[in-house]
Amino acid sequence: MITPLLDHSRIVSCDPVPTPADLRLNVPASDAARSTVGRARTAASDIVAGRDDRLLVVVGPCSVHDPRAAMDYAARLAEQSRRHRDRLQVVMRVYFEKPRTTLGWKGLLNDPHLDGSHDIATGLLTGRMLLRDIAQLGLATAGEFLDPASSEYLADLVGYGAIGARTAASQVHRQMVSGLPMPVGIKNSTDGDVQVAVDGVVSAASAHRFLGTDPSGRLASVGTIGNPDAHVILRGGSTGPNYDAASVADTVARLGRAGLPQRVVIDASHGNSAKNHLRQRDVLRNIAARVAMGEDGIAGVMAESFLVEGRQDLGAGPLTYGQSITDACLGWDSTVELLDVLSSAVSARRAA
Ligand SMILES: O=C[C@H](O)[C@H](O)COP(=O)(O)O
Ligand SMILES: C=C(OP(=O)(O)O)C(=O)O
Repeated sequence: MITPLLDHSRIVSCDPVPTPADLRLNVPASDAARSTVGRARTAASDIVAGRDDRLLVVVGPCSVHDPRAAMDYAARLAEQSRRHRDRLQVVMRVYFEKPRTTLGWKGLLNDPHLDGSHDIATGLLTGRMLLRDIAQLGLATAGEFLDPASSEYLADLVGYGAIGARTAASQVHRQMVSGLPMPVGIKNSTDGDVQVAVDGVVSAASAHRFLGTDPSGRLASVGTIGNPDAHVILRGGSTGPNYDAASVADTVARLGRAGLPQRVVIDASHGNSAKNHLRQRDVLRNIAARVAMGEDGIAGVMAESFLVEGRQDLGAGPLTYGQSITDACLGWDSTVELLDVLSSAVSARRAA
């Protein structure tokens, strides 16, 4: 008689990948990369806490699918970052993991060859090398932490982290943030609920103990001390945008009632631009004007930008170099212009 398998009947493959420790040994963080990451973390922490009056600017592609184009963008952004360093702390979005509403390409870690071959081992290697190479340019990177299993491979090279709108309520993600070594923004949910992000910050700021992995990839009982630099990112939602002064004031009041620092980062994209990438320009100009007028509570902004404006569909023919295959992005020229606007806003606030 054949006994049916009761546990693995729906798993068709289970291929080994290198452990986090193996990958870190293979692609070590250089001194230059480590120093970029460390300085950016301190700066982001100081800005979010109000100890540094610069604006945190997290900008870059919605997702990275072509490491060469990402390096090209990084070289240009590193130059802009140096130009504005007295007024802005610029961090590049280097997003490798995409949380999909239903289905779609899940990012470079999951499918680096963009063809459904899901070569995760190569995705991890490519991702780690890219984070190291960008940090070596003196530019820090930001990433969304989506799969807790991947954080051990990359977190040492990341300057700023985000928890996305689709996982802000997840205890697993809040626990992970409580042990991450960088400032992490937690987004409001896709339906616009901000309280879920405030609750996420409360949870992430606390110590936890949970089932996780150690650097060798073994399951372990992990204990954390809490992340004091966790904060809210306002990204708008299906009910409308929330980048306006009233929404910021409401969020800041919620943070105050929870005993948390009363500062937020505002994402100009997603629900705040109704997924129209060009609206990010209006959102960022509006925020810059308010920063210039001295509005409290805005620690930083996030925007989606790449070399070429707009987006393209994967699988629809040869890809345009430097254009997003997930959400539409601002192009490079608009990005430079908006960095100038944000930088001038900080100068104006100081002068006032
Ligand atoms: O930022 C990227 C997307 O908004 C997010 O991954 C969801 O994408 P989807 O709705 O196209 O799946
Ligand atoms: C997925 C993202 O955003 P959100 O979680 O706000 O949809 C993102 O910033 O890439």
